[in-house]
Amino acid sequence: MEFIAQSLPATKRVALVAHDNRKAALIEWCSRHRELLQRHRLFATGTTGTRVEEATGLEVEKLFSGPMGGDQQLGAKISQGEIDLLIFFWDPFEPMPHDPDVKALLRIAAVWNIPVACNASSADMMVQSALMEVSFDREVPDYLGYLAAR
Ligand SMILES: O=C(CO)COP(=O)(O)O
Repeated sequence: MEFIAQSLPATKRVALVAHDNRKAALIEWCSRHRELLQRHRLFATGTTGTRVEEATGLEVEKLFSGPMGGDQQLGAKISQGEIDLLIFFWDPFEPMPHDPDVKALLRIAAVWNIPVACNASSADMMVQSALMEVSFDREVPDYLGYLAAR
């Protein structure tokens, strides 16, 4: 696989996702970073988005609920370059009926080299990074080159 440079914009499109046992932690995290988050564009799986909106007043674009396809919708958006950052508080203590979707979402985030945080301390470090509010280049697979070589 060849790679090319592609920039992430200064105003980030942030995906927020939390499994049920982790929703309180994500809401607490969003409340702590509310001022920063309102300068960016927020997306979420259905229930997570509703809870974050109710608790913080932040505006969130809500996709389907995770088990009904929301993780896959986010994965498609990442592939299409429509999500810049993934904050996914997945539950390390419970198996999920949609575990394959969860794994697929984490895989596609790795493929497209977007920043991912799976817990509050990683998410704290991510949003406090000097790169959070500037445009910066990262390497992504050269999709057109990949197609041409097939
Ligand atoms: O299941 C999820 C992620 O895998 C999250 O879905 P909800 O936000 O709808 O609870």
